[in-house]
Amino acid sequence: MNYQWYPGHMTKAKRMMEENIKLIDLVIEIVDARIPISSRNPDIDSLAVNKARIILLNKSDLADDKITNQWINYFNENNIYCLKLNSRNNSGIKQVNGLIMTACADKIERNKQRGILNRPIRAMVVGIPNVGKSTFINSYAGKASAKTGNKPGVTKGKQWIKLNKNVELLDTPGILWPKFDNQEVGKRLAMIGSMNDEILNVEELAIDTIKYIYSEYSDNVIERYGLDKEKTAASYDENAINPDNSVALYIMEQAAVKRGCIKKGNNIDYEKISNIILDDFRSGRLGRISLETP
Ligand SMILES: Nc1nc2c(ncn2[C@@H]2O[C@H](COP(=O)(O)OP(=O)(O)OP(=O)(O)O)[C@@H](O)[C@H]2O)c(=O)[nH]1
Repeated sequence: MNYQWYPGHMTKAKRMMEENIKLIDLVIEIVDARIPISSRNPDIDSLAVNKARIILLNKSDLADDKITNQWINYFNENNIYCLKLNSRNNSGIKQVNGLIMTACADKIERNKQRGILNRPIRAMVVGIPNVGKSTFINSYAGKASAKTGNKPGVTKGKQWIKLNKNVELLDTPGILWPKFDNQEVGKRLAMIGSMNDEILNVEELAIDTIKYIYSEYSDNVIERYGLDKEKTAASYDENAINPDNSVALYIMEQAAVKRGCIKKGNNIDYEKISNIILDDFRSGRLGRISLETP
């Protein structure tokens, strides 16, 4: 599978990150709550040595809350301060200050011992494209100080946003490049829509997506597409070309009929129903779904 990130972009992003990270005390890492591991890049660990760290599980409105809470425990057990967030409607934003103070307690104490009393904590937001870095900066800073949008790499002058007397935030987020360790990671990034769909096989992706969602959240699928629970369960076909996909294909076909995704000659319009399924998942219309558990 391909991705729209080329070595040139990565080198530039990495260089900027290395420069900016020298200026800060705290790294605020934003990940997607639906895939907290696949939406990280562990390279940040070696870039941010000796820095205080927090992880924000953003887009938690789209993730399974029970699993998000398990992730919070997981990160806490690994000594990483962590919080769930919905940057779009500001939920969780109020708790960020407290988390920053806790994560920086040692630094503040060291400053105090050296007689440095009024130096604010300097922080920087980092994360892979599209996780909500700009949306977070906007809602945290409480004004439109960072540009939001779907295009990575909007250039801005380096500026510090004074959040309160204790914290200053670099207005430009650091962009981490996703790490494609394996097929699964690439697939999950594609499912949540952080890759350009034009370069993907959307039908294959929709089958993988609906297969996963049906296996973990079958009622959501049944309800969304008005399917018959028993018939769907019985549609597994061990004689199919790919038995693994037989239920997913059945769901897709049934949903296509319900949604009028039919082409000339009474054929299923797989591309259309695939896009509907992916869109339903990404927008939360299929319910709150997590793709990774700790
Ligand atoms: N549902 C939901 N959507 C969100 C949340 N935060 C951000 N978004 C949406 O996610 C998309 C990407 O948000 P951005 O803030 O532009 O993401 P970014 O990480 O700055 O992206 P790049 O500039 O590509 O690096 C936008 O459509 C946001 O509205 C959230 O908590 N919940």
